[in-house]
Amino acid sequence: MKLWQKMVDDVVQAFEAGRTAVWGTKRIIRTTTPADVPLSGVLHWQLSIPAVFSSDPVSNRVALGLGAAEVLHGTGPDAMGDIQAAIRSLDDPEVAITWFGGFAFDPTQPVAGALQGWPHALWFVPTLTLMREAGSDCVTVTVVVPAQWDAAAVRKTLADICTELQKSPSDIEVKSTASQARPEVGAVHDEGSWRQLVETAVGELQRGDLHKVVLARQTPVDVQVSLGEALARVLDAYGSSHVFAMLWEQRWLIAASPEQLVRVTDGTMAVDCLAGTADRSADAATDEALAGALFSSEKNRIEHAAVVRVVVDRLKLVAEDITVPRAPVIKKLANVQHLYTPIRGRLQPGMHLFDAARLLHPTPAVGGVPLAGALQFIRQHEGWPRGYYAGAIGFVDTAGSGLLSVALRSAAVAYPRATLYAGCGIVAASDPNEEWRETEMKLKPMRLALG
Ligand SMILES: C=C(O[C@H]1C=CC=C(C(=O)O)[C@@H]1O)C(=O)O
Repeated sequence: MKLWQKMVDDVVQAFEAGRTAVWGTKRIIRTTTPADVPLSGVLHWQLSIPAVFSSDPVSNRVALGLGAAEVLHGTGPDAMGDIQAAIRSLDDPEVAITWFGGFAFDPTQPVAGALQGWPHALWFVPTLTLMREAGSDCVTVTVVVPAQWDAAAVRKTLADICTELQKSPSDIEVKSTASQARPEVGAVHDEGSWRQLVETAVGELQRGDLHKVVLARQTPVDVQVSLGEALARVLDAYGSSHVFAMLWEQRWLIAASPEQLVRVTDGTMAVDCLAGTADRSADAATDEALAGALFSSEKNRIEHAAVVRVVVDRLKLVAEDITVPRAPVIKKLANVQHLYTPIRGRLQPGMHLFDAARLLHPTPAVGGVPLAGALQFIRQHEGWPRGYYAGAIGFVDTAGSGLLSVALRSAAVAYPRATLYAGCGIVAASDPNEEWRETEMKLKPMRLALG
């Protein structure tokens, strides 16, 4: 509490001393204090303010955001472009801001199901951002206020957040009965209906209109653990993935994404092509045999090559010095192993992380080839709204560096219920039984986290 009081005083002092910057039509005040703070321990499923958690395995940066100093919503087919334009119009190069958020998979479809009510794009600057990197922690407070506000109003905004953070779950009123009831999530495929769905796709793929389509399914579970425990479990088993959780309107999206849609660090760009999957084994020799079989499987190589081809073609429009390894390597995760091709390059001058994301999403790792036909097939046959599953989640800063991960190995939580998601690439040679097994493997991270 002492730390909190100091942060509030710092912000009010900065405001009174005029250390603020213009932020659109408002003013922004930011103060940063070094502090050793518990990270995921602060979070719980029933928080009543927006929140975000992000653990990035590449930069080793863990961030926790609470409250929303500024929020951007995007709706409709160019939700990504709208958010990009809004961020650009607000960002002041003098003020280093990190935005957190995500994009739904298909902005032409309503976000129904477990995250019903979320817009197609949702980005925010937390009021309180706790950042842990390279062994040092700091807390940044960001307040955005109308130009005419006085110090008392600034102090009150911060006091309100403090009150929210001090509430225990039992103090929090669940806003609507909708979030208590199991939401209308659409089709929940069992093994039989999944097999039929895959057979329908294979029929279409064999006729030759489609080359690849990624089909997914959802499954409900009851949440058995606290959010802190869920995050700790996922970080322990899937620490090499981008572990991300975001709370909006009393619903969480949580993911352990193994796939970077695009990362930009000072103009250098990294894109992952991840497609083609095999099981893991505790026995080293069997595990290597599984990896070898995956590497030489024609069906998996076709599925993978479709992603690399499309990603490289689209990247040429925004990037230069693109390097593409000649063959994929094997990426091992705790539950599965994948064919993996890391693509690297530089963003062309003037291009932004979101320009690359707009071109790349959805890659054939989550959509298909040709894209329009695959999306049409998904909308017509999958039977449930994907919402944020297979969308893009992450963060971006004022300088344009950031990460958007593909929202895979993910779940939506309307506590105490959750919906888990998993999909797989279908090509003409796919076997429906194998594809069911693959979705079961891919459900493991979130089953481990929540069950
Ligand atoms: C669509 C998913 O995985 C994609 C990423 C890696 C491997 C995939 C595959 O082998 O089918 C998928 O393309 C998912 O995990 O829900």
